[in-house]
Amino acid sequence: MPTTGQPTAAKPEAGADPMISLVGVGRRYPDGTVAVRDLSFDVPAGELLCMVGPSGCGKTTTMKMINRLVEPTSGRILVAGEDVARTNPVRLRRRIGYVIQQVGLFGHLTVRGNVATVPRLLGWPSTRIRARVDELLELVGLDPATIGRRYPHELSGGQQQRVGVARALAADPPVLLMDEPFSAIDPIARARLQAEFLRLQQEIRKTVVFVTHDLDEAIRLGDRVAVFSQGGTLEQIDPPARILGRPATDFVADFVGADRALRRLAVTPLLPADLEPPRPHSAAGTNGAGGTNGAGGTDGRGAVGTGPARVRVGAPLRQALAALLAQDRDTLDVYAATAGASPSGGGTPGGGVPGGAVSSGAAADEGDPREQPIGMLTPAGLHAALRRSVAADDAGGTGGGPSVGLVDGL
Ligand SMILES: Nc1ncnc2c1ncn2[C@@H]1O[C@H](COP(=O)(O)OP(=O)(O)OP(=O)(O)O)[C@@H](O)[C@H]1O
Repeated sequence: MPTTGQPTAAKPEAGADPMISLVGVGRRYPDGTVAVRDLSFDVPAGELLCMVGPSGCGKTTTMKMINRLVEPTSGRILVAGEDVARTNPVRLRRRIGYVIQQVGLFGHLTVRGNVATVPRLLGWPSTRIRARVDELLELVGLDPATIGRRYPHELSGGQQQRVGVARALAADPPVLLMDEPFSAIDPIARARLQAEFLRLQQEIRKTVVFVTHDLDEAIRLGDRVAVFSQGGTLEQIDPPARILGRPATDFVADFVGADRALRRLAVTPLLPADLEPPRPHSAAGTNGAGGTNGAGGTDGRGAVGTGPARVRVGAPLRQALAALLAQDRDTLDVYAATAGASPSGGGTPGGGVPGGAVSSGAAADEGDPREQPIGMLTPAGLHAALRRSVAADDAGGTGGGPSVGLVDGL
């Protein structure tokens, strides 16, 4: 995948200056509606923050105050340390990419023309614009030669959304605001877009504020999730595992719902300690077919090269459960996180955002046929893993990272 011509930023460091700061921000509309009241939070550089909450709770208003599409009636907003109220709005918006649900592509311009809009406004030379457009279209998974020539009405909803992302990134802004960007897309294309966006974010590490109605989307994508209630009240801002494991208020507990234990499956990684030793047969094979059943050490569905993706240490428990259910046996071979690790980030020690662990990138991970599992997961092991994650939350922690070490503990 091509680069964006910028170094890949490291994960945000604790204590580093935030890229975005809201300090006591409020917004009262002229008709008296208080959309946001006394809101304060920081977004460190490189973080993907998802804002989630019921309709009308002030998410969009909050987002639009960051790029001055809506002016706060109280408080201050800083972007890269600069008070946005004192920044020329046009200059400000060049530093803040903006992606919305209805995309807002220009219908009379081709895909290339749309992506080139801001670089043209900035007066870039045409060779630089051409190179940048090629780079961005490839980055979002669109072929510049074919798709680049089309007009927006000749694209699927998912493709339009990708063009919207490419256009927002054109001038390489450090900040990206995304307002329900995938909500008009059907669920399958949406899951793919989410996975692709996570991979893209791992590469470009923008500071992203992402508004969504969908808690599962927030949990999947967010380094942290901000849960809002009416009046722009920030109920909790924490990593996804903590939102699910330790809701800070009754509102959050209600919002994440009674099935939060199930949602935890998506944010709890499989650890070596959850595994039994490898099955003797599956570990013993040396002929590439492994095991004695001639089916790659699995039940035949897991045959190397043709079967489902391998489950690796670090994968979310949800992926392990799905793999367990998809086969006839009641144990699952699990592979090391390192060799041929999934591009999802879930198998990458210290890498990736929490949500990255659920990237569907694992689908391509069929691995080396000679690779042997390092252990096996049983239903009891899966159960114990879930209980471990809940117990880790119950033991406390200070609200910093995910209590189950999604990022750091692998
Ligand atoms: N221009 C406006 N004039 C008056 N009230 C407004 C205006 N825009 C938004 N509001 C009100 O402010 C509150 C917050 O709206 P906002 O759009 O920020 O919420 P939201 O959480 O993004 O909602 P949704 O999820 O439905 O998009 C709502 O009560 C809304 O009706």
